[in-house]
Amino acid sequence: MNRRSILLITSLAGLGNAGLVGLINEAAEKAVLAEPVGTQLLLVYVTMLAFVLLSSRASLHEANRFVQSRLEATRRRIVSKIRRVDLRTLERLGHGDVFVTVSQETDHLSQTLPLLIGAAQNAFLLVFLLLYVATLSPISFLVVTVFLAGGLYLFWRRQSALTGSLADVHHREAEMLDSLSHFTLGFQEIRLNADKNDALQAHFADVTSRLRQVVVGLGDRWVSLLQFANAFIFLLIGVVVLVLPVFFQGYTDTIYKITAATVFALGPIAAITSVVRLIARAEAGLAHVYALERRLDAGLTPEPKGAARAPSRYRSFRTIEMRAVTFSYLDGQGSALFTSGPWDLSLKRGEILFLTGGNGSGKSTALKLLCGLYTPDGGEISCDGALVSAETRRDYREIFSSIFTDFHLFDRLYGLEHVTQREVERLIARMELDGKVRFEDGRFSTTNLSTGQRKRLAMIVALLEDREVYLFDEWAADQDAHFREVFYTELLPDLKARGKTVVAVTHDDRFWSCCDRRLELDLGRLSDVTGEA
Ligand SMILES: Nc1ncnc2c1ncn2[C@@H]1O[C@H](COP(=O)(O)OP(=O)(O)OP(=O)(O)O)[C@@H](O)[C@H]1O
Repeated sequence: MNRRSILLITSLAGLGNAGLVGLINEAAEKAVLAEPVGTQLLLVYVTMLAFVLLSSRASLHEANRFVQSRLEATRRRIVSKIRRVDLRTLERLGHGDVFVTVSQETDHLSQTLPLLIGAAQNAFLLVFLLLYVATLSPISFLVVTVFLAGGLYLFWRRQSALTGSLADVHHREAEMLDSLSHFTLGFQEIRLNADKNDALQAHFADVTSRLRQVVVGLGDRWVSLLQFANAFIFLLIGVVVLVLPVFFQGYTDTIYKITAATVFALGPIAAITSVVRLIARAEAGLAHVYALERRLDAGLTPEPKGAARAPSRYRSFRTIEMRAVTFSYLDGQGSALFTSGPWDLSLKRGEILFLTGGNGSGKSTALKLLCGLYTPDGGEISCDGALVSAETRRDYREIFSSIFTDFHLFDRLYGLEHVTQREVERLIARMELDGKVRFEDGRFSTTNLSTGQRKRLAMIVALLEDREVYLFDEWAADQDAHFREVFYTELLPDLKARGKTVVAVTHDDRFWSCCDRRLELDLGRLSDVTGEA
């Protein structure tokens, strides 16, 4: 059901509700005049009641379905944008922002938005009650409408002032979660150091106390706002019942009907004012979602749509050339924190190339530029003479397999559903992980291994991917002496023999002879140091 149909059912539920009030008034009038109510009125009343129940139920059900499917679409849309976004954009966003928005904010919206439909039903009821009052007495309609509009305006203005406090609460909650994460992530450090433990606890107490203060402050302001709404409603009834009769002749005939309609409006008004707070929260949540999407959109890279994915056009490449490549990490103000390049690099199929250099010299950055995860700010990358453009970059990335220092082990072999049990078992044995890990139902039995063992598991996945170029960022750094030897003297030569190209970042000067060329990075500048010690 679409938005318009839901709005229609919601308004019909409100209309039916107002109709019930009219029927009650009619019955009351008959009672006052000592006339029999009659079965017809009773039947209409029961039918109307059934209509109200059914339409209100349908409107809430459909609104819930509508909201949940829109939120599901939003979650999927955000994730599909994350898949296509530029790595730098994602690094700048940070994981926290993405997680909070995709899980927490959408979850909150999924709980609040359906409640707002209840408020919409009440708003319609209010409008129809006003129209009903208009049929009884135009003057009281005018007074009640002006009064209500003025009250709602004042209420809205005061509640908008609370939005700032709401943002403050968000900020303090994030601060509290940050502080809390130190207790779990830094557990080992604080259990070994009582002073650190106590100081962290004191800091946490500080943070929670600030959070309590802003939440209490917000609560107090909210209470006065609700009191204002209550006082206002009774003021309105006072005007209808006590003031209007003094000024208008003939008004007394219908005063009890108008009073009844106004009293019936109490419930909807209270229901609407109580969800206003949720509206403010939902607005803030939606603003977060939209802000995240805007930032993701700014970093989206063009991707071919629709057609089934063909093997990369670069699979049988002979040479990759990087010419005058430059790249800078920028801070929030746009100033360069680190600049890589300009440098040139020519990489031939079947070559083993080592990248060396001091900490922070730009080795990992160079790998990310080489495989197209970062887009160069200047210069160009070409493959067998053909320029790698924005349109072909995704295809270009498909010839690389990487194990970066901050590699991630997925819970199953995504994209490798075709591999056989035997193939994986052979590699588990090759990586000397048999007895540690089993391959069952398309996944490894565990990833809770030592750092070096986890890297071997990542190597199994990389080898199964069977790509053309392998990028290893200090892969051997966490291996024992034996397996370090296996890496340099068996694994790398094997890859070379299979026509694969390897670019490995390494500090192992003992094995520098195991490459065809060694390039050294110094403050982002590249030089060929093959054969040098
Ligand atoms: N995501 C990032 N945002 C901003 N600056 C970064 C980022 N990643 C790296 N840098 C900066 O770029 C420089 C080069 O980093 P890079 O990780 O490429 O060096 P590296 O040679 O691989 O170092 P190491 O040997 O310590 O791993 C460093 O000065 C670092 O501060």
